[in-house]
Amino acid sequence: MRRAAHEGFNVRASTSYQPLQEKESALLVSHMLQDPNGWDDHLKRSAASTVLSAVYGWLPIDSSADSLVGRINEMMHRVVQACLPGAFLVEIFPSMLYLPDWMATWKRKGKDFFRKDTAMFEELLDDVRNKMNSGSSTPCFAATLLEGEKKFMLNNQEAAWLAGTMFGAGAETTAAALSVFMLAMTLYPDVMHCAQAQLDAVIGRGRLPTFDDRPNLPYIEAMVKEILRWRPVGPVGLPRRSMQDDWYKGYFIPKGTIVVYNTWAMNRDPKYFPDYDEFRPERYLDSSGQLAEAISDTHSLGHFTYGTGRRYLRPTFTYIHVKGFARICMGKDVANQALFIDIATLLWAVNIEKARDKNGEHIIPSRTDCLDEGLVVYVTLSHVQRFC
Ligand code: HEM
Repeated sequence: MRRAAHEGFNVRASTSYQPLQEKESALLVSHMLQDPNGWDDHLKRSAASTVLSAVYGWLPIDSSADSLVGRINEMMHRVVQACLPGAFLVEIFPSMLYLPDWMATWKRKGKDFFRKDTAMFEELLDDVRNKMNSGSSTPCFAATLLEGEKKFMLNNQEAAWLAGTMFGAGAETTAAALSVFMLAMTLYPDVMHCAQAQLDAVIGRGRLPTFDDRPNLPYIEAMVKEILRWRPVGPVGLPRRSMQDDWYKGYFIPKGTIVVYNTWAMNRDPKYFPDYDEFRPERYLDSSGQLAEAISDTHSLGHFTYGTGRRYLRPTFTYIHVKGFARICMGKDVANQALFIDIATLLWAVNIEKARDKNGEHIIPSRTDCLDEGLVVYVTLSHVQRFC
């Protein structure tokens, strides 16, 4: 599965999604201008639509309330709730695994969800297969999976789940990161003006930003990193199980312990980020304004919001010999691309300001205006934003 996912979403393959990401960013700006107060819905629609196109080759969808998006989001919501440490007693009392179904509601529910979700994902994959057979399919991750059925050694159900999981993992997280961008722009207008000055100098007013501009827009690249570092959309990592007995700073960690890495704290380590609470993209730039060498030990990303990486050697983390797939997001290159082009296009087109109250005074958004949706944290500011 990892190999298949890597093939569809590695750094080189990710560039094939750039044309659709450019189109989606223009559509996002157009929706924002038509209906500024609905900014939150536009971000969700745009992220869902981009990932659906990348995974299933769909045309842009109209609304974040599209019934399929709703169904997949509902499924992901269940998954993230289940991932929260301590969500089920069986984590604490593993012997409960052996209870028969009729005594364990969680087992019955799990099986029922699995049946329904499998039917939904298989239907989506069949749709791509039918299009391929009739010669009307567009390049997408599901098509790559079907073309490489033998190479990847996945059965139909596994391929269907892999594609469906890609959507679930990518849509909500990207939309949430964009909501953090909105919060940052209202709190740090100077950063917005700096980014806009670079956009004006590099692009001017005659055309929209494209991916070709990426090497010339280091400030926007730095903003993407800072958005992910400053308010990680997943403040805690996915739970893992230690595979051997270990010691860490005098604490014994027995084999089989569930370990959760603290993304929030790691992104705010004062050793690397002395003014960690400030939103300051400049921390990722060198004195000539170019992207600086990676901040020490953050596996070149500059934060841990995509996970910790396989070869992570920072002292605070060496004890984690974990069982699981990756320790890094498989879609990080597609996500970084989406954030880059959406932020560049939005800031090229609009100013983002605090709304004003009845007396014309700015309403100051709280730094903690957030909504916890399981493992993913959204910023919720719908009443305090406006564009001009
Ligand atoms: C801002 C956006 C995103 C964030 C913050 C994010 C974050 C993460 C994190 C923290 C993990 C868990 C890493 C670990 O500890 O194992 C993960 C895994 C994953 N992500 Fe993302 N993600 C984002 C976007 C995406 C996108 C756009 C896709 C695909 C289109 C995607 C696909 C995946 C997949 C498939 C995994 C599971 C990897 C594995 O276990 O092998 N993500 N992501």
